[in-house]
Amino acid sequence: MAKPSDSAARVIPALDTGDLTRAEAMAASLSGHCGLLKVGLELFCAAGGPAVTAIARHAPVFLDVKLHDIPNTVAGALRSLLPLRPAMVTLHAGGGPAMLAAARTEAEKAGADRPLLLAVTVLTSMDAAALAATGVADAPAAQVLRLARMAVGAGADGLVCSPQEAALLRAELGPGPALVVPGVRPAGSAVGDQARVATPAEAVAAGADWIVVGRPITGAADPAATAAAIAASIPG
Ligand SMILES: O=C(O)c1cc(=O)[nH]c(=O)n1[C@@H]1O[C@H](COP(=O)(O)O)[C@@H](O)[C@H]1O
Repeated sequence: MAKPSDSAARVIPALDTGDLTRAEAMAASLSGHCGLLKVGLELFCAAGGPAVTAIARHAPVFLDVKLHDIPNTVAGALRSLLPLRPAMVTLHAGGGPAMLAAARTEAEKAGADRPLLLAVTVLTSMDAAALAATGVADAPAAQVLRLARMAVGAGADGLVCSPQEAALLRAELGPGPALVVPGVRPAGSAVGDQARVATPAEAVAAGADWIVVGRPITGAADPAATAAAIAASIPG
């Protein structure tokens, strides 16, 4: 899928609810103010493939299932997901190069309109202490860069990272890889469980192609107006 050409197209609202009726209503109101809509684990676990089909009637779907398993199983999962025609699918970079390469081989069977494969690096909810608890003593940025280089080399089309690493990845990897950035908070919004955050304008200035915003939009009194305000806050 082509990179976004205007600010509204950069915005990906995360439809994090287990209620497909509510998700569809939000999708209908948000479709004019976003580039894609994200179906994540909460909605996909509750409603499965029909949720992707329903949301895709409103905007292209970013299917965020964060696949992470042995190569054969991840290839099989993608084979099962491709008929849903998502525009983007996530995998955990930590699954390693063989897993990512198997996913790429499988995705290419869908031809030219295959989904972009996005490798999740270090979750935006993790700070240095949380990363250290997993056995990685490096700072988050160093681990993000290590995983990103490996993932792009193994066939990922892009990366999911926090806004705090976007500039580093752009500088190190160039303009090619898609950078999809959650952990985005408009000024004054509650941070919640996110650890590495920045505003929409800061994320895009740092090199994000797309920004993922969940609760600040879905929890707002007027989600469509909030999404429009987020787009308007992004220069250019
Ligand atoms: O893959 C993702 O989209 C993702 C990766 C990550 O590192 N952090 C992260 O927050 N996300 C997703 O982005 C969304 C962020 O939601 P809010 O924190 O409500 O804006 C959620 O749907 C998360 O599942």
